[in-house]
Amino acid sequence: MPPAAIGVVRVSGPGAGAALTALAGRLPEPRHASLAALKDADGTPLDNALILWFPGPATATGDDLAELHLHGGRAVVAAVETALAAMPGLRAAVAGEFTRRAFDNGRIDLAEAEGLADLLAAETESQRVQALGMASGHVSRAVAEWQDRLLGLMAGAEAELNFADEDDVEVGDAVARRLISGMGELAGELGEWLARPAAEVIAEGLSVVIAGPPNAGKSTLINALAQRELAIVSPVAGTTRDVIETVLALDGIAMRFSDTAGIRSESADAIEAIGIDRAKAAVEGADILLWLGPPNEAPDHPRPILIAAKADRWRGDVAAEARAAHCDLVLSAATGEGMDSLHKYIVEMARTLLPREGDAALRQRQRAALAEAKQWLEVEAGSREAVDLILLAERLRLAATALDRITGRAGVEEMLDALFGRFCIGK
Ligand SMILES: Nc1nc2c(ncn2[C@@H]2O[C@H](COP(=O)(O)OP(=O)(O)OP(=O)(O)O)[C@@H](O)[C@H]2O)c(=O)[nH]1
Ligand SMILES: [K+]
Ligand SMILES: [Mg+2]
Repeated sequence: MPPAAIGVVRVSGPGAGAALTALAGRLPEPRHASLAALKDADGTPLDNALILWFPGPATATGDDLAELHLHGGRAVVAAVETALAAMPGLRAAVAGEFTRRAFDNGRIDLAEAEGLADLLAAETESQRVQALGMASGHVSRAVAEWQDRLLGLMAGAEAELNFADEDDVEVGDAVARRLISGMGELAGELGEWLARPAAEVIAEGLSVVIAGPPNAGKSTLINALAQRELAIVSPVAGTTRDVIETVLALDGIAMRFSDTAGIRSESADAIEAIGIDRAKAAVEGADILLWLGPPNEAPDHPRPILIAAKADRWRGDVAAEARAAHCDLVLSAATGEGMDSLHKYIVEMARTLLPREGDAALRQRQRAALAEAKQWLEVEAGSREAVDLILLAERLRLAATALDRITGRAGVEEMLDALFGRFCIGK
């Protein structure tokens, strides 16, 4: 968005060549940057710009594509846009239209487009790596390989159905058994992919909830983590009522940290009671729990980090030291003691929730399609279906259709609108 050092205007479609010629007076050599004095239809100079010409179909969108690298001032970009808009057949792109054209022209598939959308939205290193993997076709290649195997299995079933001697039941059984084992093997692989964490975890951030009794030092801790005065800190028990959230990246992993109301059984007033309910709900939904209370009072949670907080206060107190021995770590947000190990603890736990490096993660939509394919591939051995080649062939076809939805080559209009709406203009 102007003003910027340069403003890139892209023109895509059958009129792109004519538009570039009209502005620059010529079509430059394809794929070579050159300098041109751009003029509007009346010959008024617009800008001295770097121009590029990419003839289709081997372009990002699949169409003819012209790029104008303008000086990035608002008025320069506006004048060039006005000159372009005055040309017949040209109009401004809608959000995501370039990527949509690339999809429609078969330059990228749906999984790659989704990766691209995530890549543009990526704010942390792990989001970038994950999105780049999807944009460059990790998921698409896996799907293509599964489709190949399905096709092989289908061919086996079809051949048997077409050519087998009706009376030769024995051969039919052997073919069916081979099919079922091939289907089961594939279902197992799809299951492994489904067992991985979803891509949304990386995109939206893991939730880390700070909870504990009143005055445990929860708000002081979130302020120390965020390095700003996010939540009110006071010696009054029951200061925090709302859930206070902030997004922080730890070692490139996006996390949503929440400070919550101190949990106690008898609360002073109705508003605090609501706060406590919210705190309990936050704890329940947390990926990681930072518990700042007595370790034996920690709520039931799959991933708690038990913290003995305010260490500078109780150092040397025998009973407190004994309690702290049952915690995972000793911390003082006031002095900074233990903050580094807390950081390490959280990141280590977060990594167990994230895809391993190099593993592609799937978005919810893709997981649903994969789960459906898997379901079609699971046939109970010994069932009536297990010996019916026609039913097995139909299951293979349904599994393939479900996989098609991941790359978006089958009946996907709604999905497309939803996806391409996430892009901004000119992408
Ligand atoms: N000495 C010391 N004091 C601390 C530390 N952390 C918090 N405090 C003090 O403890 C009191 C309560 O801190 P808060 O951060 O408000 O505690 P809280 O758990 O958010 O309290 P509620 O929101 O009321 O549940 C304040 O007076 C803080 O200054 C610490 O590490 N060392
Ligand atoms: K307090
Ligand atoms: Mg608080």
